[in-house]
Amino acid sequence: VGKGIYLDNNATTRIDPKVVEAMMPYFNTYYGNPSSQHGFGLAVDRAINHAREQVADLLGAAHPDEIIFTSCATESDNTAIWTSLFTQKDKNEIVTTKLEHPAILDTCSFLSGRGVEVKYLSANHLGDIDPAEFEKLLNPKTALASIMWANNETGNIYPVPEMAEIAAAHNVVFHAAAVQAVGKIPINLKDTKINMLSFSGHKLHAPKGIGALYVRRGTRFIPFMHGGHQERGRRAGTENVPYIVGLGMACELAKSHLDDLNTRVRALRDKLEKGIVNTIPEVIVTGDKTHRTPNTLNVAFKFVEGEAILLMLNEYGIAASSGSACSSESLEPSHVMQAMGIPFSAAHGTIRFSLSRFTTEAEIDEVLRVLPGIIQRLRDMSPYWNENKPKLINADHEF
Ligand SMILES: Cc1ncc(COP(=O)(O)O)c(CN[C@@H](CS)C(=O)O)c1O
Repeated sequence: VGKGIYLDNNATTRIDPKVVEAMMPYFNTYYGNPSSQHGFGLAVDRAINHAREQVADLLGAAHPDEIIFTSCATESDNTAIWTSLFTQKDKNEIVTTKLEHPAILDTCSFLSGRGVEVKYLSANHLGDIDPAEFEKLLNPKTALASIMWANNETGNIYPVPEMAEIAAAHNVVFHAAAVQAVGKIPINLKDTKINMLSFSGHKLHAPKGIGALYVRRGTRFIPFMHGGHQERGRRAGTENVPYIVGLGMACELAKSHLDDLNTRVRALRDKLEKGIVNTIPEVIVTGDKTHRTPNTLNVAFKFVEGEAILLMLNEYGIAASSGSACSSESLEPSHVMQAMGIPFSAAHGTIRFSLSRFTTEAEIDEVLRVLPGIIQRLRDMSPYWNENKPKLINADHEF
C-alpha cells in the first residue's frame, strides 16, 4: 500500500519533502497561539504572514491581506457563495456551470430550495462553456457568478479572466473555483476583475486540510465562520499554523516548478495519451485538448467499466480514478461526462490520469506496457464489446 505509480494527483498529492521540512518546527518549537502577544505567539504570527506573502505571490494578488486561510477549498467555496448573498440582500441569483465540483453544485442546490435561484451554463461536447451564453444569464439580481478555472475531471481550462470582465461590466461579483488551476497555470489576479478565488493546498503538494480564499480589496465580505478576530475578523478560529506554513512553502515551490509542469510533465501526459490512442482501439480522449491543464488526461474506453479498469490497474500498483475521487464510489457516469453528452457506452469507462512534478517517464512507460492488455482482457469478457466489435472495428464513426 502506498507504493507504486501514483497518477491521481487531481484527487490529492503527496506532500513535498521540502514542505514537511518547513512545517516541522511549528509542531513542537514554535507552537504559540498567533494571537498571543508574548514571544511564542509573535514568532508564529510572523510565520503566518510570510506564508500569506508566498500564497499572494503565486496568485499574483496585489496585497497579501487579500488571502484568507481556510480549512480547504470546500470551505472557501462555501464562504464565497455565503458572503455574496449576505452582502447583497437585494440579489438572490447565482450563475454557475453544470461542470462544477460538488462543493459548488451541492451548495447551490441546498440554497435553491431556500429562496436562491441558480442558473447553470451548459457545456458543448468538448466540455467548453460559452462566455456569450454566460453574459445572457447575468442580470441586476445576480449576486454571484462562480466559474471553475479548470475542470477536475477533464482538465479543461475555462476563460475565467474574460468572464470576470463580463461580470464586472454587469456589476456582478465573480468567484473563480481554481482548485485545479493554482500551481498548474499562470495566475495573475491583480490584472483581472476576479473578486474571489478558492483553492486547496493538497492539490499542490501541501497537506490536506488547508486552503485559502482570495478576496480582492473592496469586495464586500461577511464571514462564514464567526467567533474570533483571526484573519482580520474574516475567518474565526485559531490558525492551523504548521499547515499554513506548509501551504506557503508549497505555493513557493509550485511557482518555481510551473515551467517544468508545463513542459516536461505536459510531454509525459502527451506521451501517455498518444500511447493509449495508438495501441488501444475505441477510445475517446474527453475534454478540450487545446485548453487543458498540463497534467490531466481523461480517456473513455468504450464498452468496459471504469471501475474494473481501476481495479486491474491497482493490481499493477497503478493509481488513477474514474471521474473524480469524490464520485468514484458511484457507478453512474460523472455529471461532467453527462454535461458533455459523452455516450453512455463510453462515459462508463472513463479513466482520469493526473500527473505531477514527481511523475517519471519510466512510470508512464509502465502504464503503457500494461494498459492495452488490461483493456483487451476486459473487452474479451464483455458481451457488449463482443456484440458490437465487428461494427466498431470496421466503422468510420464519430462517438
Ligand atoms: C474543482 C474542485 N473544487 C473543490 C474540490 C474540493 O477540495 P477539498 O480540498 O476537498 O475541499 C476539488 C477536489 N477534487 C478532488 C476530490 S473530489 C478530485 O478528485 O477531483 C476540486 O477538484
